[in-house]
Amino acid sequence: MAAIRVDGLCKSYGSVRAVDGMDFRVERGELFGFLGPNGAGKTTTIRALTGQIAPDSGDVRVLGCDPTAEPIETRRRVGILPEQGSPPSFLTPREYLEFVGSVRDLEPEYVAERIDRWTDRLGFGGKLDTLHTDLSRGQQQKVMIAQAFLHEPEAVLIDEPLANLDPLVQEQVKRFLVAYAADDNAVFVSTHNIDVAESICTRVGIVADGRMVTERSLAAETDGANGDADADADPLLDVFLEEVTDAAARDLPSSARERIEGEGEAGDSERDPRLEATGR
Ligand SMILES: Nc1ncnc2c1ncn2[C@@H]1O[C@H](COP(=O)(O)OP(=O)(O)OP(=O)(O)O)[C@@H](O)[C@H]1O
Repeated sequence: MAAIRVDGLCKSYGSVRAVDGMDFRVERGELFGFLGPNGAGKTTTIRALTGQIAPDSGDVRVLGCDPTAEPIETRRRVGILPEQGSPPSFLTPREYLEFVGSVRDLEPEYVAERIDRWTDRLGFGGKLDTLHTDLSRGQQQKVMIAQAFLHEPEAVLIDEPLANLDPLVQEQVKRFLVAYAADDNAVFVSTHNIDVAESICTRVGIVADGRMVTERSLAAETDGANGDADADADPLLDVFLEEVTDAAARDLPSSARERIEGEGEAGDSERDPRLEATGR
């Protein structure tokens, strides 16, 4: 059974179809990258996976739980790092992590040991008893990472894991995520950062217009004898641009589509117009 399963998920906000027939699965042992441009439906999908919204239709399961019917059980078992989530301003990291431990029915000794381990790993020991309101964004992000992994969940849902972290800590977190997934856990990472996805994910799914437009295994590309990437494989950025542009083109009026195609054929654009979609 897949650790994370999304079948035909649809969700609209009024007349906006945010997610429109999303399908994918994440198995244990996978570090799955969920990539897509702004407004593609990533956050809405994560909200459905964490029980924050009820799907209009479709079926969603995390570790066998239905997040809509069993939101508390889902949040107890799964690790969740929400987009721009921050710990309560009126608590210290120690108080917050102890609170999270008690909500998850963890033994106090176990929680104390886990707090020490995360303090070491992310280097916020000196700040354990400082109110969150007096911590930097990066230090708060470290606390949020610690709470997501406190109970060693078998499935973790993470939105932009490296936001606000300095390069050294980013590297440590990347290595941790790779090792965590390899330890037979399912790690789902939503990110805009194609380079990060390419460097750590075993598989990526590219989302546009509320649906999965392509999935690609990355682990296979480094299976060569000397570990080099497969020379025949398109770089992930190219795949992303192709899929996102195709999805966007489907929504354009036919007059605009003809104009863009005409420009492409005339070859009068020095810059690849698809790059506009990524801001690169
Ligand atoms: N609460 C809401 N009310 C109305 N429309 C919403 C709401 N939340 C999201 N939307 C719309 O749903 C669509 C998908 O949004 P969503 O936040 O899921 O995308 P996303 O892929 O996470 O985007 P980003 O990368 O910018 O965070 C967008 O068109 C967005 O404007």
